[in-house]
Amino acid sequence: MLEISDLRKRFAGGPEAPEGKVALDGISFTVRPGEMYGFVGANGAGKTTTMRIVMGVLQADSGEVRWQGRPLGYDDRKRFGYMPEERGLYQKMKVAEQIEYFGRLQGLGTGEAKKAAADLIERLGLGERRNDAVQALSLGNQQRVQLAVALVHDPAVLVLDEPFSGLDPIAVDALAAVLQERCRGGVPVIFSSHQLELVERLCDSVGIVSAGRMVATGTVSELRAAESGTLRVVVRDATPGWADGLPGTVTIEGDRHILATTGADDQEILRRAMKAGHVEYFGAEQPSLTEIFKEAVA
Ligand SMILES: Nc1ncnc2c1ncn2[C@@H]1O[C@H](COP(=O)(O)OP(=O)(O)OP(=O)(O)O)[C@@H](O)[C@H]1O
Repeated sequence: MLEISDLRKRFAGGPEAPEGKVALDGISFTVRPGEMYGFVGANGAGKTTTMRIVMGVLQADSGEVRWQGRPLGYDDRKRFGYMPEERGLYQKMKVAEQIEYFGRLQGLGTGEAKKAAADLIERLGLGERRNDAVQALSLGNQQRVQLAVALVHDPAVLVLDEPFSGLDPIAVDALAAVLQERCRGGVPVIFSSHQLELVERLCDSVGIVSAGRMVATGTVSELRAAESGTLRVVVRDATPGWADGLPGTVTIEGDRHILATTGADDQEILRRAMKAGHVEYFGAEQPSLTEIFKEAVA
């Protein structure tokens, strides 16, 4: 289990902000073996800073990262797979050669590195590019190589900074399948993303960070349960003004009135809707992760 406890980090000030910048103001969360954890937040919220501290690239002012119950050390981190925000590949090295090279750097034997690289090249759809230099690849394909490099040594934990950004839908599915497979094998996976539908689809748990603080964390259903859903009512041929005084908004599409409301007396609304016209739809809709996110960071 990876435990991140009360991380705090202030960056020293420069000429533009002499007072410095509090990037992390007490970030805590836990990622269990086999859990896919989506780390979301607005630009500048503190996701990259947190992941850098987990990987030992940056030091926290205070707080702790523990792995398997012990403070995380250098040897543990060597077994982690990391995709940093600043991508780093040898531009002139060929794709297969590069992935194998990083595999060997991470301690794989030559045969193992070749096998792992060949597998990832196949899985991530890089087969036709295997002998191309990285600099000749599109950005999305470079991203696939970067991911292969993070995955090649069969890491014990995966920490990925926006791994899905810039990938086409086919590559998104291919990467998602690889990560799900690693997760099923017991690996905790943390990834940051602004693609909330993807996070909702893939992740067991989500952490929403805002201005250096964790404002919500839990499974998507736990986060949903904390929010009241939206009641949606569609009434055909409704008497104009039937929803006057009710909370929420009414939109009119042709001969249909659509009321969307939260926290209202649903039975009262149903009675009024039935009196007003023909009720075509009446139902509570669960908030999406995007709605939960907007509410949490508001
Ligand atoms: N080296 C640094 N020096 C000064 N301030 C920094 C440094 N690195 C990050 N920050 C500041 O810390 C805050 C958190 O940045 P961070 O990169 O962690 O955010 P993020 O959530 O990853 O954002 P994004 O979604 O845009 O990648 C920001 O206000 C950023 O400007």
